[in-house]
Amino acid sequence: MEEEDDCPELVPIDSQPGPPARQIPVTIITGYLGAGKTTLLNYILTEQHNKRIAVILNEFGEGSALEKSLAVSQAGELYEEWLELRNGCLCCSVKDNGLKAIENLMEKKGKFDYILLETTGLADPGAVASMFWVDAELGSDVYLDGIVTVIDAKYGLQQLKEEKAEGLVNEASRQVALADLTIINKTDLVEEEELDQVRDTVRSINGLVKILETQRSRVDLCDVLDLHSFDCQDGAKLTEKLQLAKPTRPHLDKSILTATFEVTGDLCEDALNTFIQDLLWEKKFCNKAGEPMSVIRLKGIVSFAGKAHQVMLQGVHELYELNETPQLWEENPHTNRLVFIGKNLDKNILQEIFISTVVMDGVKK
Ligand SMILES: Nc1nc2c(ncn2[C@@H]2O[C@H](COP(=O)(O)OP(=O)(O)OP(=O)(O)O)[C@@H](O)[C@H]2O)c(=O)[nH]1
Ligand SMILES: [Zn+2]
Repeated sequence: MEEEDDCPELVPIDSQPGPPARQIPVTIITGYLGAGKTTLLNYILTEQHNKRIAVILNEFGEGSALEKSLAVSQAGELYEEWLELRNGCLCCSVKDNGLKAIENLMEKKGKFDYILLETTGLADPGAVASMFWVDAELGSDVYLDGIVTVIDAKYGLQQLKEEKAEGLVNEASRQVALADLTIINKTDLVEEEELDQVRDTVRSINGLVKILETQRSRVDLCDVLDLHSFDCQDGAKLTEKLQLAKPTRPHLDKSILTATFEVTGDLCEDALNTFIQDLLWEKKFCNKAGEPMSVIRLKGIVSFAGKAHQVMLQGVHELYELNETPQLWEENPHTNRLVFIGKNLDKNILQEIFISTVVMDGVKK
């Protein structure tokens, strides 16, 4: 049906009682300039046939236009929504308008099954991700499923090692730190040895992330979609994953790395909140060189005194969440497992603070 879209349509609220509306997964596709993000999106769109996938291409950031369009293609057709960018910043725009645009589009065009969002090569996916995360909690139609980072096999290494001014993390490393899945693309352009180096560097940053290697971003769709990286329904799966997480050693001085530890015992919930806030927000903890630890991604399974269920800890950017999982504790004593990805992390110092301030019967009380 062709009609004028100028006038906002009033859509009646469905007042029928019934099960809550199904939330639609959003996968954020990030990666440095030219790594193969759009190639991946196009591949997914042509490959799959039984999902209605909406693709949001963000060509934000370039130019100073106050209005940018949000192109959504679905089943080969392209739809556009106009976004007003108040300050030209993707994060703020997504927060203010992006989700609304998606919801408007769904009202007009019907529900999608899946949303893929490509960020620009220089975007900080953490900011974008946390918007979707927060909104999902506020009863939005969508939820964050995972963050996929595409890496250029040929130039990725150089991008990951690019030095930034003091205190800044380079964008490529941040994108890897945040990823639930990384795709090392353009393997046709490198020798095995070069590929090994890229893989090792990715692993040195993020000890949790799954790594795929591709040409033309050709992936198995089930490896990319429905990762459920932020759900608390899957506590058992996360525990398994955390157990496999490897602490990493930075390839470069000052680069991002993964720190992980296990501590047995029950935790004090208030103390854990204080610990996380001191770490994420106040940046109170420093490494041996006196540099403040800075966490980009955080995951854990923890035990609170008096709670039979395992509690999942998730953190992205400056947000974090503690959610009870359906999983009951079986072993005794309970093992808290924590994984931190970030800069200037010192595992021993973190663990010591954790034990002495968060564990109920901390050995160092
Ligand atoms: N040789 C080779 N080229 C590839 C491969 N995958 C993608 N390309 C090419 O790399 C270029 C960049 O790919 P895009 O998919 O546009 O990359 P992008 O990450 O979306 O780029 P931006 O949106 O500009 O940041 C295109 O010319 C692709 O055809 C690959 O596996 N091998
Ligand atoms: Zn692109």
